[in-house]
Amino acid sequence: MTATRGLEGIVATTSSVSSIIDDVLTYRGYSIDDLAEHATFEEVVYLLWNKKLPNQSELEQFKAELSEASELPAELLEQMKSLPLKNAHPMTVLRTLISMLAMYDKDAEDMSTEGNYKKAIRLQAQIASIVTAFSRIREGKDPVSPKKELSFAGNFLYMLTGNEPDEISETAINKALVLHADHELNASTFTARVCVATLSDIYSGVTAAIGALKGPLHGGANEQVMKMLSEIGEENNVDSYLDKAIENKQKIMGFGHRVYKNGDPRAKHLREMSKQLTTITGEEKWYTMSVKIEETLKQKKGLLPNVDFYSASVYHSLGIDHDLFTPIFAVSRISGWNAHILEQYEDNRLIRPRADYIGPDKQMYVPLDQR
Ligand SMILES: CC(=O)SCCNC(=O)CCNC(=O)[C@H](O)C(C)(C)COP(=O)(O)OP(=O)(O)OC[C@H]1O[C@@H](n2cnc3c(N)ncnc32)[C@H](O)[C@@H]1OP(=O)(O)O
Ligand SMILES: O=C([O-])CC(=O)C(=O)O
Repeated sequence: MTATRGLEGIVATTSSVSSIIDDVLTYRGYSIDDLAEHATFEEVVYLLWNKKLPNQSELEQFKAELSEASELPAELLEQMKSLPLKNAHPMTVLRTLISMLAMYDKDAEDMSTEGNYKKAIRLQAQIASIVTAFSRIREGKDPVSPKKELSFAGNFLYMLTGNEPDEISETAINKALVLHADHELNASTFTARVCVATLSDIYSGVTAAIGALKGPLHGGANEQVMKMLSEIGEENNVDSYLDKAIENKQKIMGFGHRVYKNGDPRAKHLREMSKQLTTITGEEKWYTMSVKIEETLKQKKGLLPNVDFYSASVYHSLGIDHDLFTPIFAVSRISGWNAHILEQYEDNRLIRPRADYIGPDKQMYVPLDQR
């Protein structure tokens, strides 16, 4: 048995949720470029879970279901206030609270298809309520309840800030949510599928996935990108920063990808948004610095930006706290996790690969008092 490091190139399952073929990303066969330009996040979530785009009445009903499910259990909100939120990373808080939600869900152990679909809706709606309520509570503010008439993206910003967003901000968040929704068998989605393939419940699968997304080699990279941009400070410092990083063999956050070798098709949309939003805020430096980093790394290392690179300056321009960048990724990606979890349940088999043992052989047991 020979191991393939990081399972690179290993095809571990079939899936009809999303595909990456020749660097082109599609959700259920629809190109990400079309969806990013035209679709609402709600339409995309419906598509991922129902294998087809909704018609008008299906979409209205779906939005109403999401809206109805968005209220958090009052006890959970109370408990949230007593947690040591100030010292915890928001992804740690999110992982814990999503897990706790199961304790308030009477259907938590219902493994029927209908039961799991219902819980997918609750999770999708409530993850946005958790992230925004958490952000407000740690600032000493009261959580804001969503408004029925607002879109998912609009409500997210409304619940975060307490103000209805302008059209440009709402469109930007909607597009970012669409672009992050699913991505074939990435690390967090694989984690979710491994977890539920034991026939564990959907809350366990999503909780495990949040843990995997948190890492800086995966979703956690977007927060690290902003940290890097802040450290570099201005365009003139880009060359010296990158030269030093390359010399020290340091990984540059937001660059490289296991699957894309000619570039991440989501990055160009986020780059455009970064340009637009930084122009509006008057902080063009985040965009121009990012472009310089992109050009320099392409030339010096052949490295290209991934989805996490320009999303950092996009979220920063929307006034979002940097440690909420990865939780926002989770608010979107939970749609993909749920789609994959439902797909795994549809045709389940335990996921259990092998390890190529490289430890010592034929050890003799020595009693404790003789060691
Ligand atoms: C949503 C997402 O999850 S997108 C990914 C987000 N993560 C990041 O942006 C973190 C930075 N990027 C990385 O660490 C990697 O590119 C990953 C984790 C995304 C992919 O990793 P892998 O497929 O295992 O590639 P691996 O790390 O083996 O890199 C291959 C080569 O490219 C180099 N490389 C890859 N990415 C980078 C990077 N960001 N900075 C510097 N060098 C890099 C590696 O050092 C390695 O070089 P070597 O062959 O000379 O040793
Ligand atoms: O697919 C991956 O390995 C990581 C990624 O880009 C994502 O999850 O969006």
